[in-house]
Amino acid sequence: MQSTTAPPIPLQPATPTFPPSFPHHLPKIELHAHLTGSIRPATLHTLWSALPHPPPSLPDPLAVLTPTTRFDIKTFFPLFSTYIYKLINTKASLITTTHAVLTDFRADGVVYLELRTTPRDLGTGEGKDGYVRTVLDCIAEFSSASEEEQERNPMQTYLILSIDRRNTVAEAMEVVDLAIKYRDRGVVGLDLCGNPHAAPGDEVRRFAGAFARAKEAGLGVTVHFAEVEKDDGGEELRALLDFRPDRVGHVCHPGEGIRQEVLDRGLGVELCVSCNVMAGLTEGKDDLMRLARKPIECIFGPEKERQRLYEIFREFETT
Ligand SMILES: CNc1ncnc2c1ncn2[C@@H]1O[C@H](COP(=O)(O)O)[C@@H](O)[C@H]1O
Repeated sequence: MQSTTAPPIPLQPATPTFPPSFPHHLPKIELHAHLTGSIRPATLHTLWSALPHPPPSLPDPLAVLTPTTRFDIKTFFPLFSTYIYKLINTKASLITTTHAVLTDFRADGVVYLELRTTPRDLGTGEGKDGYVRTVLDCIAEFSSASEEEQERNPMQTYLILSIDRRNTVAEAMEVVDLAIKYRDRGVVGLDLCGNPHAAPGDEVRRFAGAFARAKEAGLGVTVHFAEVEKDDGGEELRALLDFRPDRVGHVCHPGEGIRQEVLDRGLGVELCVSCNVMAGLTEGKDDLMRLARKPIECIFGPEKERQRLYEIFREFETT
């Protein structure tokens, strides 16, 4: 018997296929990038190669930071203080690496960047002030450099200054002072970063005054948040929320109550998925995505930037 039903309509592919270069061409907003954490091993290798006699404790970055090297929470943080900072310990190396990082972000299609860094004393006689000024000078120079590049991608870059959890209250206050001092040169916020095991329990509360001062001055506040599980009944996370952050970073192990509070407060969540996996904070299976909201509203920079980004995305959606 002949069938009377119509032949099935061929299905359209569920998702269109994009060329592998597609993500590269997307305009991007980068809100959680540590300056020293964004340097390519090849750039570090160039600095290392220029050392007259690299000590055995300072092996070639290309051998230490291979594409397959895996870190965990114990090995990740010492990488900065005992290794990378030893390669970036002069004004010249800070300039080289900052320029390289900015070049990479621009090449990757980042249209809006909030770069963050922990001010260090490089022994130049200018203290941490000199460090911040050098980074800001690099950003200014980069932003006004090549007209052709500017036309292709006029990446707007702002700076967030980080307090390291190991800092004293006085050191934290110095970072806030620098952030306030250099606001008119593009410092837009304050961050709390560093090894989450460095200050146990509610010890982060010692920074309450520093963050209150930053808020009073109108700076944006972001904190590294719930990167690891802590056995303190949520005490540290509550202390961090008392800083009234605008954004929180990582949010790997908040626990249900705090997770809900992050949602209720409408905080911007910097997910940092690849870093979470690289640093062994999660296996990348968490349902973090539902916490990612309103990234543009949570930008610290000026309102006109927000409007520009909305326009870029509207334009992108209609092409
Ligand atoms: C799980 N990921 C992370 N969690 C917390 N802090 C992190 C981090 N990744 C980097 N840093 C912080 O950023 C500094 C390096 O950049 P800057 O010298 O400031 O530019 C590190 O020393 C660490 O304190």
